Amino acid sequence: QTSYLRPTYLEIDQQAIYDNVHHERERLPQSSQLFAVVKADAYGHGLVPVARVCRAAGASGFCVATLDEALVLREAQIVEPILVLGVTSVTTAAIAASQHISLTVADRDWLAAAAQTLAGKNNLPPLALHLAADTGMGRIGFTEPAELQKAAAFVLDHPETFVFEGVFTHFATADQTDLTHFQQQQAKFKQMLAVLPEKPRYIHCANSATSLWHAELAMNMIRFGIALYGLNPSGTVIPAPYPLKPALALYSELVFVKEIHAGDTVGYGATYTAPATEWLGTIPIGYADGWLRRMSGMAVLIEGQRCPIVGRVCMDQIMVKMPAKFPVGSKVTLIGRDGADEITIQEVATYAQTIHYEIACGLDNRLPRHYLPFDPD
Ligand SMILES: Cc1ncc(COP(=O)(O)O)c(CNc2conc2O)c1O
Repeated sequence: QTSYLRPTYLEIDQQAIYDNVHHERERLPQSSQLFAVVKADAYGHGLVPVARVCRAAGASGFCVATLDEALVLREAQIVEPILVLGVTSVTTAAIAASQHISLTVADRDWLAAAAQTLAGKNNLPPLALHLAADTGMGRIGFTEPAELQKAAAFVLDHPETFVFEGVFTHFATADQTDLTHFQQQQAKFKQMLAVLPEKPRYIHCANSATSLWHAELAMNMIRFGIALYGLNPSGTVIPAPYPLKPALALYSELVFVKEIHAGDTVGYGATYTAPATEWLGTIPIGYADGWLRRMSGMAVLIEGQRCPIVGRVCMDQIMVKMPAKFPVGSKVTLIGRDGADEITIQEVATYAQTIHYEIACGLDNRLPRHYLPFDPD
């Protein structure tokens, strides 16, 4: 929603998203498609608007985590292929089939149950399936070539019920400099592909890190997530091979300003005691918005100056120490640039001892999202 009732809001730079996708699209061989990974409300950036920009920039399909997310895209008239990356309940297989949503198969039992559920429903289009190969992520999927082979044979034996649309694996360490585990997974995937009775349309293994630093593994499709939001998959470990444009900023404004004196305390638990006379500002954002309690002590920017959060982060408000009496209504930058300084989501993640994926996905829907326009060149 883009309500303007609240002075605290996310600003999504759609041009940045467009440019990130368009650049990777141009970099990919024509034989490889780019599916935008838009799960978790497009990593907090807004599912439907982001899907539309990615499509305009050359994405030919989408990856989501749940059938619900896929259905939201279909309801928004997104007709392109959608793959649900996680395991979906067999009881919803008919809904997926009816909406031409592709599902992931992680084991044989699911397949047998799905075939049973769909049997006799002749009015349904066949359900498109991607077989998951667990080559070392240790999350979901077939671990042995023979298992994968049998699953593929079963799918191919039921052409009225299933389409063998894809096979994929997911790397656990593509964003690291040590390639040992990555190469083991790559070899295992190759071994598993070799036993397939036939090759499906989509063979895919690349997340953003793989696309950026192992471009030779683009195969038929890449699952492009974090980099489309302009964020480096490795955080700060490996430089990106080309500029990524961060798309997300987070702003608010001062709603209350006061002078406090030596000995005055601030916030729950009275954990901050002013050592001297100071200017204090209160900002309407809190942990219910995803601005975590761990962020106490981290700075926000006001008039280009770093103002540290003092006292505990509340549910809906934070208090910051200011170098001067900035007036009520002053713009506050929590993620983004203000004057000569910038607070990146990476800096926030590092301070909060997590990764930028989690910060972005944790930005609550209570925060209105304002979308800057984009110009499809
Ligand atoms: C199977 C799969 N493919 C592609 C991606 C996209 O990865 P990227 O955003 O690094 O490009 C993810 C992201 N999954 C997760 C990212 O962080 N935690 C996850 O479970 C994924 O789970």
